[in-house]
Formats: sequence, C-alpha cells, structure tokens
Amino acid sequence: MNNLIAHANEKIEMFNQGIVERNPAEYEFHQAVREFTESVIPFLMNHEKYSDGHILERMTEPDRIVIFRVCWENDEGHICCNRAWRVQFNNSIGPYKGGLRFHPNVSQGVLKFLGFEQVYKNALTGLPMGGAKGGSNFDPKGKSDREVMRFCQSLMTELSRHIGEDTDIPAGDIGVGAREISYLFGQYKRLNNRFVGTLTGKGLSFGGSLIRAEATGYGVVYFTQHVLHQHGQSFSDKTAVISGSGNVALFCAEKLIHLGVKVVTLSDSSGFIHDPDGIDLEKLHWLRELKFNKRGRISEYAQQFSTAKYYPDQRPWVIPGDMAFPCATQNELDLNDAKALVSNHILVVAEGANMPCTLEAVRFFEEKEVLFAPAKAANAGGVAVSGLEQSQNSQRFAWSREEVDERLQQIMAHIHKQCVEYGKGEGDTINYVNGANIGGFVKVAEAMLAYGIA
Ligand SMILES: NC(=O)C1=CN([C@@H]2O[C@H](COP(=O)(O)OP(=O)(O)OC[C@H]3O[C@@H](n4cnc5c(N)ncnc54)[C@H](O)[C@@H]3O)[C@@H](O)[C@H]2O)C=CC1
Ligand SMILES: O=C(O)CCC(=O)C(=O)O
Repeated sequence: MNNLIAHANEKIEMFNQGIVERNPAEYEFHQAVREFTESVIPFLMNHEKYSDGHILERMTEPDRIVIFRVCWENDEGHICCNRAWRVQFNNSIGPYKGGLRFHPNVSQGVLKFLGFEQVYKNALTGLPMGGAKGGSNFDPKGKSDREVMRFCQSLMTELSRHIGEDTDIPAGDIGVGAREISYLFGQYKRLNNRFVGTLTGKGLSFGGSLIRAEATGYGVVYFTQHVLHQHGQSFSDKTAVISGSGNVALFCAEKLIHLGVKVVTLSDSSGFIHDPDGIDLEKLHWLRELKFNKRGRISEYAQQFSTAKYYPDQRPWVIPGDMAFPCATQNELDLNDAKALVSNHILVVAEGANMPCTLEAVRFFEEKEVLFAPAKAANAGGVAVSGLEQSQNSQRFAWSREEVDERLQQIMAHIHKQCVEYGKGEGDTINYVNGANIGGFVKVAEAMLAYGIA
C-alpha cells in the first residue's frame, strides 16, 4: 500500500515538473493542474485505459489560445491599448463555453487555469459544453460607461471571428457583468448580422435567461445544502462569512438569507464589513444598488448601517461563523486564513469563486476534517444556467423563473451525486475535491478516447 502511494506521488511530481517547465511563470495554471492531478493520477493507476491514451498530457495542453490587441479611445481622446486572450481549452463534449474577465491582473496563466477548470466543471453539469476562458487586462474600475462601451466594441471586433453559437460561447466573470455583455452582444450582432445565442448572461429583453444572474450564488448554496444533508446537518441556526460583493457573493448571500442563514460579512479588494446583526434582504438590496449601479465601495455599507464595522485591507476569515463562502477571486484564502477559520470551528467551506483557496489551505481543511466543496462542483450553477440560456435561445423560447430554478436545483443535485460516487474515501468520508476532479475527468476522457489520437 505504501509502495503504491509512493509510486503515485512520484508520478504526480514528475508530471507537474513537466507542466512547470513547459508553461513558465504561469503559477495559477501550475496550481490548478497540481490539484487536479493529485486526484486523477492515483485514479489512473487503477484505470489503465486512460493512462494508455496519454490523456493527461493531452488534457493539459489547450486546443488553442488567441491573443490580440484591443485599441480604444478614452473620454479625453487618448488612444489606449490592452491585451486580450481567448483560451479555447477543450471542446471534446461540446462547444467551448466560459466567461470573460476584465481585470488588471489578467494574464495568460490566470486564463489558462480558469479555462482548464472550466472543462471539468462544465462536464460535471451533464450539459454538452466544452471549456474556455478569456478576458483582458483592461480595468473597468473608474472608467465611464462610454469608455467601457468603446473597449467592448473593439474587443468584440476581433473576438467575433473566433466564436459562434456552435463554436464558442463566452459569458461574464470578474469585471464583466450585464453592462459589458450587452455591449459585447450588440457589437457581435452588428458585425455578423445574425441574432443568435453566441453570448450568455444577456439582458432579458434580448435572449437572456431568468435566474442566470442569480445562478452561481444560488447554486453554491444548493450544493452546500446537499453537502450538509449528506453529513446529517442543515442550515438551521447557522452563520455565514462571505467574501466578495459581486455577482456571486451577493446572490449567494441572498439565497442564504432566504433559507434562514445569518450572513455577517462581505468584502471587496479594499477590505471587509462585519455586521454582527446580520445582513438582511433590505440591506442587501441597498448593497446591490451600490455595487451594480453606483459601482461604489463596500466601506460605504458601514457608513450607511451603524450595526456594521469596516476593516480596511483585511479579509473576513477571522470572523467566527459555521460556513465560509469565498466568492471574490483566486487565492484569497491561504493557510493562515484556514487556521483562523478552523480555530473558530468552521463546519463547511464552499468555493463560490474559482480556486479561492490555496493548495495549503485545502490540505489543512482536509486534515482537520472540515467539509470542503471545491469550485468545480460548488460554483457550476452559473455555467449550467448559461447552458440553459443556450437551449432557450435555440428553441427561441423563454422558460419561467420556476422552471429554470428547478433545473438548476436538479443539476446541483446531480453534481453532488457524482462527487459522492467518485469521491468516496474510507468509511463514510467523501473527498469532494477527488469526486469533482475524477467525475469531470471521466466524462471528458471517454470522449477524447473515442475520437482516437487528436
Ligand atoms: N459570474 C459567474 O457566473 C461566475 C463567477 N465565478 C467566479 O466567482 C468569482 C467572482 O466573480 P463575479 O462575482 O462574477 O465577479 P464580480 O466582478 O461581480 O465580483 C468580483 C468581486 O470580487 C472582489 N475582488 C476582486 N479582486 C479582489 C481581491 N483581490 N481581493 C478581494 N476581493 C476582490 C470585487 O471587489 C468584487 O466584489 C470569480 O472567481 C469568478 O471567476 C465562478 C463561476 C461563475
Ligand atoms: O456562464 C458561463 O459560460 C461561464 C461561467 C464562468 O465563467 C465560470 O463558471 O467560471
């Protein structure tokens, strides 16, 4: 047994050394592949048909990456120049699908990690979607609506050659919300003279789906409910600490509040707010207006509501709670944060953001038997409803709120079932990281093997 583990560890080290050598300085991509291979390589050793096909080598090389210049004019009439990418990672089980991110720290390594994870997340949903991710180092913060519009139109002028309703269907991510998707879709339609569902997250009056805005946050909560239920627990009398205050964080908070959970923190890149009385629906409504329309800072919450305190330049993980939902960005919860959560007896950590926990933090949660729901499974509700938006566009039909929510709940239950099937550990334990990685892997690998060598 010990020999087998040592052999698996040796294989993991060798494989990841190759990844680092072939993809220099793409640290987030190295991290994502390491986490995945720590689950999948031991599985491969008992399932030879996959290892014979050199499947992991093929899966860690994107199908293609498009890199391009985006020039646009700011309100002062100056020419600005950004870089943009679309990483089309794998279309074995369906057209490429995944969001666009606008943030100054966007790089090829960040988009490759996101595209790689998207492949297996999308596979878990059970819908026919491949994986991709894209974006730009453009910073929407402080830009006028007109500047954002000119940037989006310029970006789409190039991107439109590489996407299509049966080829690649982008959506939103950090810095790309309803406003940006509208500008991007408007330009796509104008360039192609076709009204088709080539983007998701669209406005409701032009092909968007009900519940798409809510889906990622709601999905995280539905998934967490299954994890708790599986372990004889429920949301009753629970308190939640959440990071972020964007699309995922605010709808995660909303669903938790609907289900009777007390939500006490939210954050942005400048700091966090702690409201020991709990953030109720009225306060949340005010916050949504602040974040989505006024584009203000989270510190303003503490000026508006005297029950809350603002902590600049800090993260919310020091605040006691039963459940933690990191919903902001990658690597926002490290080993020290994990130790703080464990010392406050955290029961469950569910990743709303993509890879918000460092590898060391995840290992610490596993060691301390904290229930841990990884992003690939927990936050798949967003892309799942994007898939449902595509179906509605193809049918030229719109489903009711209830119908989409019902399907979202079914998909999250299905993802949980796969995690349980593939993540069974000793006794009654379930390793959700293994479950999500192996469950996603099997589906994509089966398709790749069926195609032969490609
Ligand atoms: N929008 C979606 O449907 C999905 C998003 N995700 C992931 O969820 C996370 C959040 O995305 P969205 O809510 O869509 O973006 P958003 O742009 O609506 O919100 C991002 C939030 O993160 C905060 N943030 C950004 N950088 C930060 C930093 N360095 N430290 C602390 N806070 C920071 C921002 O202030 C904002 O509150 C990302 O990891 C994204 O990839 C995952 C699945 C689907
Ligand atoms: O809705 C989509 O297509 C993409 C969502 C996304 O970017 C993600 O799941 O990380």
